Amino acid sequence: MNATTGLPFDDFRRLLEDMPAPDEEAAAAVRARDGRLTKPPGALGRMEEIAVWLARWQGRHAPRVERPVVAVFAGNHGVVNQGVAAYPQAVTQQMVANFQAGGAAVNQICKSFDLGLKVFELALETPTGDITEAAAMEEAECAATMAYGMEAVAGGADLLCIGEMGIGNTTIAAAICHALYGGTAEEWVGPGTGVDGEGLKRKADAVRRAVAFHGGHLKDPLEVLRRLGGRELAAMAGAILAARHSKVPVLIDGYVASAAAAILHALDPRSLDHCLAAHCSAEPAHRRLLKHLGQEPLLDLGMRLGEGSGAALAAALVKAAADLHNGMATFESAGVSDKEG
Ligand SMILES: Cc1cc2ncn([C@H]3O[C@H](COP(=O)(O)O)[C@@H](O)[C@H]3O)c2cc1C
Ligand SMILES: O=C(O)c1cccnc1
Repeated sequence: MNATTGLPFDDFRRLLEDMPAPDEEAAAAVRARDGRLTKPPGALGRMEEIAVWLARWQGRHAPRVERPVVAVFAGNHGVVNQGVAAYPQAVTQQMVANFQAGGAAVNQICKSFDLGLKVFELALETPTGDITEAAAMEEAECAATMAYGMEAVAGGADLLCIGEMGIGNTTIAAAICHALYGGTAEEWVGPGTGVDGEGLKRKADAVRRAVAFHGGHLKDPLEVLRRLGGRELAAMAGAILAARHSKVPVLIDGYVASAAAAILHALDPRSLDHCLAAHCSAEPAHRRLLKHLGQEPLLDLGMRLGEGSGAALAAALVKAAADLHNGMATFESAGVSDKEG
């Protein structure tokens, strides 16, 4: 991405205009085989629909999950100066080291289900602008960070889980949602890692002030991302769009990852058709956000961690959906009598 051309968002907008369509032939092939598998029709419920979704967006029958990848993007946020986070900013970098050492929650889930893990560290030593009084990023930087996020699928993957690490980023997610969907700041903020009482009031106040400060410049969703977002959110948006172009279905993690996805959805609702919401976070506004995105979460386990942990867990379901579809016998091959005998 060239930082000097003046219109660096243009490449991204072109990729949005040029998105691959769903492969309905592959989807129909899944439905046809599914009808012959040794089970009553529909008995595997949503697992059957997951197999259809995989084939539709991988563009192939049979759908397969052989190289699932979890991408975790880490960024730091100037807005922590407003006293909106329960933990110190240094935790972002420390958790990146923990991911690399294999000690974080997401590492264990990746180990359980044999998922690859890629960690992207985004200029942690230079937090983005404090959104209550400045834009988070310049346009060139925001566009370059989206382009960097596209690397998530560069090494090859057949399922991508999107996650993040960034102290303060539930405030950023709330500001994006407030800008995109209106309502009150209070409706979009929640405890994050554990702020309550005065801290929660400060958080809502920061979100309200940020949206007021940038008011009048928030019609374009990419401006919402640049002004109110953060590097890991820009990178997640880039990764989701790159995955679409590479025929890689995507699992979106919690509230923060969904807020990054909401930027794409606001630009073009079809841009998330290759994505499923992995889970519903315990962060209270996540359910409301998922409604705006038209997504029904796969899991609802009361988790509120981030790191891609919910997406990684849901990857196990998606793997199982592919294995069920591909591995089950048909009535003919197993010699099992169908309804008509
Ligand atoms: C030890 C630790 C590990 C984490 N892993 C993910 N997050 C999560 O919490 C942060 C967002 O919450 P807030 O907006 O309240 O700061 C993000 O870094 C997110 O990924 C963590 C947070 C902590 C403290
Ligand atoms: O749902 C999330 O993404 C989330 C919730 C709390 C803290 N960090 C992330």
